[in-house]
Amino acid sequence: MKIAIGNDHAAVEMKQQIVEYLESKGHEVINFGTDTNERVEYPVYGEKVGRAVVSGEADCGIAICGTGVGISLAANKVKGVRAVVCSEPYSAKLSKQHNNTNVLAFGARVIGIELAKMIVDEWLNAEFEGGRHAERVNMIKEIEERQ
Ligand SMILES: O=C(CO)[C@H](O)[C@H](O)[C@H](O)COP(=O)(O)O
Repeated sequence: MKIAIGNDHAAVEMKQQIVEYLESKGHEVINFGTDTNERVEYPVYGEKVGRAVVSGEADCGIAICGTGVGISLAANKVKGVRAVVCSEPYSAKLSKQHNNTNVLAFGARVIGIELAKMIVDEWLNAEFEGGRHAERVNMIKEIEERQ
């Protein structure tokens, strides 16, 4: 898969480890930064990841900040993004199966790298189940259309 990834200063090291992990599994990664410890603003990177996914440049996105909250909120402001912030694998898997999430976020100051890898695996390996869940996801899209 082609995966867009972005992060703020709180998540540089974790991002690098996740990029290596994804590439070791054969994925292509588009890295939107940041790649230094200089303080930056997480909305910039959440938006970059979101736009890459919605435009089709990437199949899906991963966004990491201190908590995963701010960067997921920013990504979710891009029309067509369904970003989830996860601290455990169960919600990550179900967010794909039921909610068809297209951006996964987590917090580098919340979870460790091994748990982050587990969350990434569960999310990437899960498939949207459609059916009644598609109707609900369509209702979310309709809310977006009414803005
Ligand atoms: O967690 C975050 C946003 O939800 C960010 O990563 C920031 O780390 C957080 O806002 C704290 O900011 P700081 O400039 O690192 O103190």
